[in-house]
Amino acid sequence: MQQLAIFGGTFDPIHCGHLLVAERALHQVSLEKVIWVPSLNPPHKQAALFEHRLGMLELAIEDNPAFTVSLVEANLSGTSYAINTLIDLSASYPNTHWYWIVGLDTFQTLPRWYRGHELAQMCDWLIAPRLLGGETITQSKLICKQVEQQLREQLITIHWQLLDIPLVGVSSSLIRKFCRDRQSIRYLLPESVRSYITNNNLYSNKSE
Ligand SMILES: Nc1ncnc2c1ncn2[C@@H]1O[C@H](COP(=O)(O)OP(=O)(O)OP(=O)(O)O)[C@@H](O)[C@H]1O
Ligand SMILES: O=C(O)c1ccc[n+]([C@@H]2O[C@H](COP(=O)([O-])O)[C@@H](O)[C@H]2O)c1
Repeated sequence: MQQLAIFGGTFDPIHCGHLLVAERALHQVSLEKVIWVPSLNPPHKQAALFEHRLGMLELAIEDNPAFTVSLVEANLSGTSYAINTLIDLSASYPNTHWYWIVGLDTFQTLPRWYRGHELAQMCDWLIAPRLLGGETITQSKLICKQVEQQLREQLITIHWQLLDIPLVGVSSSLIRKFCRDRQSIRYLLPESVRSYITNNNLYSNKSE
């Protein structure tokens, strides 16, 4: 049975934090592939045009043969719910053990996702610790255990592991802010993505 991971996100824009997380996941659990799934209509965010987010994602991963992009959420109408994504991808990739890659901040919200209790048991969770509120790795583990316990109280058992990565404080919102403030975003994301942002004049509008 092959092992695949889904990495869903808004990717507005993709940055080095995302790439590092996916690369570590690939090696930590011997995945055949990481399937990047850009959300068309994220349930909880406003985002730049899908075509731009997709264009940047494709540029960022083009040199890694183990990374691929799926347009599954672009082909589903309405809000992009993770459970529909997994069901759809399972039909295209039978005989697969599924993992879902997620940052700690997003994982904390899993019990409230649409049909989250069902989804929680349909795949294993690879959680990227994330420097948001100054968490250490030990605190990240505790937060994951709290989510696990919350679900267990509703008779849901989940399988998860923390990804062994250095904490990276880069976020898409930080990059958008730097663009608005006309600050350099070099080294926060691949150079090809930086050029794409400049050439398409993305994120520079103060009202964005
Ligand atoms: N630096 C990071 N370290 C660990 N996980 C991350 C990091 N950046 C993003 N993620 C995770 O990647 C997934 C997709 O993230 P997303 O595309 O929303 O980027 P973001 O940087 O969180 O965006 P924004 O700042 O706009 O909220 C989420 O599960 C998020 O938690
Ligand atoms: O399905 C849901 O209800 C749901 C709610 C919040 C987040 N998600 C998923 O979490 C992933 C990261 O989302 P985001 O918007 O933080 O980039 C992405 O794949 C979303 O589909 C999914």
